[in-house]
Amino acid sequence: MASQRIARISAHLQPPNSQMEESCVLKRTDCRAKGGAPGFKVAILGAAGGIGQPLAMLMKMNPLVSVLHLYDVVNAPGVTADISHMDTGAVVRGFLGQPQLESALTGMDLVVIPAGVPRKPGMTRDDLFKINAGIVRTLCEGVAKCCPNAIVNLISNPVNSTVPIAAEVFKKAGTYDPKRLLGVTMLDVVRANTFVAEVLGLDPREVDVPVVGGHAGVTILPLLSQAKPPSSFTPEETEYLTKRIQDGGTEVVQVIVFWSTLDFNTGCY
Ligand SMILES: NC(=O)C1=CN([C@@H]2O[C@H](COP(=O)(O)OP(=O)(O)OC[C@H]3O[C@@H](n4cnc5c(N)ncnc54)[C@H](O)[C@@H]3O)[C@@H](O)[C@H]2O)C=CC1
Ligand SMILES: O=C([O-])CC(=O)C(=O)O
Repeated sequence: MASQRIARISAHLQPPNSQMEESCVLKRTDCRAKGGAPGFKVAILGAAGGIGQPLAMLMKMNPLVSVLHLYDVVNAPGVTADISHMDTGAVVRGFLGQPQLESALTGMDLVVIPAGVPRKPGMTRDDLFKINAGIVRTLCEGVAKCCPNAIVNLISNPVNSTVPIAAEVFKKAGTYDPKRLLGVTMLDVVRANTFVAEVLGLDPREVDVPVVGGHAGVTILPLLSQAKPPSSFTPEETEYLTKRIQDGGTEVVQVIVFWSTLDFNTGCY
């Protein structure tokens, strides 16, 4: 018992990467908090980025999550150490680089993927396809192999293309289930609620605007006629709202050069 306690204390005195799975001196099985509690096991791939970090924080705050795996090709140790200090239940483990991808994914119930490059001013989401398609394909091959029943949430852009890429990977592996593969477009709903609330002079929390379709330009279809509370809009308001909702991402990208991270909102939703 005493030696286990000393081992636990000495584990806290290790260098900052002590939360990393490979380098942890204390075996997970010796820890009291070993993730045995019921709850969802969640992996974030691209956890050190502008979306990944706030998302990791929110997952660590979520009482439904018992295990949180943070994977990235850079900076995973620092983010993992930081998030793991939060005094909430989920056990946090970090994974750095391709050789640790399979460990990051094994046993996961939910895999959220914000890995890849974001766009810069002047770029469309499609301009990211060449780089992000390959990243998403490799990560989804890992999912098919290590946690084929996991729900997969794709954030990496262009979502309209990365979701079909993931579907093809899963079909090839024989693990495809359309109910378990989702592109994250919640930001379009958030923007629709905010902008409609502004026009109507309401609190955004009272507004609910369904948005269907994809996650780029004209493929984003806000259903203003179905908004709650039921509301009517002039043709000018409809045109303004539709365009602002469809161009919301571009609005952020054009000014984000002054800030180091992109769309904190996506991490939050
Ligand atoms: N669906 C949506 O609503 C939104 C989607 N996005 C998209 O999310 C993606 C990420 O955006 P940010 O976090 O702002 O970018 P970022 O550059 O801040 O972070 C991306 C992270 O992915 C990591 N990464 C790169 N290659 C990887 C690989 N092979 N495996 C694992 N991790 C890898 C990077 O090291 C970095 O930490 C972009 O494609 C962006 O367009 C961004 C905002 C909203
Ligand atoms: O527009 C971008 O590049 C990021 C994104 O998907 C959004 O903010 O909706």
